[in-house]
Amino acid sequence: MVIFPNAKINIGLFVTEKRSDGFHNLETVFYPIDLRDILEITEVKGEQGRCVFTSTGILIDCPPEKNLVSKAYAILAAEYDLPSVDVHLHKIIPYGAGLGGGSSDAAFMLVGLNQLFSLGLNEEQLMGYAARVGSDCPFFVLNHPVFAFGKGELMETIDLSLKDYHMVLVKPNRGVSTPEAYRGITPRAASFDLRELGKLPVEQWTGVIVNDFEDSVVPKVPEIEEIKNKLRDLGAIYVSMTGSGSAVYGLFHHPVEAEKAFPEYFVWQSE
Ligand SMILES: C[C@](O)(CO)[C@H](O)COP(=O)(O)OP(=O)(O)OC[C@H]1O[C@@H](n2ccc(N)nc2=O)[C@H](O)[C@@H]1O
Ligand SMILES: Nc1ncnc2c1ncn2[C@@H]1O[C@H](COP(=O)(O)OP(=O)(O)OP(=O)(O)O)[C@@H](O)[C@H]1O
Repeated sequence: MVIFPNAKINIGLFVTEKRSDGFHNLETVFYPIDLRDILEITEVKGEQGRCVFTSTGILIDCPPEKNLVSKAYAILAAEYDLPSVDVHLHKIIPYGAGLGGGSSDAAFMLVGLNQLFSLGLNEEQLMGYAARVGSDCPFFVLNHPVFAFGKGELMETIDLSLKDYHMVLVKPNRGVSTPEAYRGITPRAASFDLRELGKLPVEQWTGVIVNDFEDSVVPKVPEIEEIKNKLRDLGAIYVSMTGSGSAVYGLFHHPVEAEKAFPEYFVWQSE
């Protein structure tokens, strides 16, 4: 089975409260984008409960058994008699980027195993297992635009489409670790109800739809501000960092020559 886990961007991100469990409550919109990894799951016949993980592409800085894909397998294998699998991930989505790539790999692994081995799990059950992998993970089971709150695991579907816009994503060479980014945050109340995002024209998002991580992350990765300025110079009508960074996206009315503008960085553009 070959599947293609996609990335997400956050549109607006308010970190509203530090919780007693050490996590933070947030309000954000998750929007899926068509930047994808490649994940191949192969059943090893006659064996049970073992997942051998290999990867190519972007080098992942953790051992195979710590990979979120292995974690997803282990969570299901603890409750179901799963045949052993060989899993190969071709990593294309940058990490330390705020793009949720690892969470997506894990969510697709859960969904893939459910299908491959006919486990009969419904969406709600899959999201429950995904929440044990990480806060961003349940979103990728749904994978359509949502308003997310709580740790990011509670979601309401929203009506929002960016198909009329061209998106450019740029990731500086330096990444940002999620726990480190949360350590720099001073929680505050949300200044806009992101459930209503679809009703606000993109042309009016600047200054209203903000990412609370930018204040603390940009001073550590000044390239982010340079990229934002350059995207604006290229004609972007809205620019923002996604998640806890360090990737930045811009929305345009027309395609632009982004690879030429950012030869030193990872660049992806929508079709
Ligand atoms: C920044 C976002 O990408 C926004 O969508 C997410 O909040 C991050 O979600 P994630 O990468 O799935 O994060 P997890 O793997 O669940 O948590 C990593 C670490 O980030 C911090 N963390 C994460 C989510 C959250 N709501 N509050 C937190 O404080 C915690 O220190 C946690 O130990
Ligand atoms: N399949 C995977 N893909 C990417 N990173 C993984 C994977 N599995 C485990 N990891 C670990 O997770 C770390 C990335 O987590 P981090 O939350 O900082 O990145 P992110 O992709 O930007 O996520 P988010 O959008 O949730 O902030 C990597 O440094 C790596 O050690």
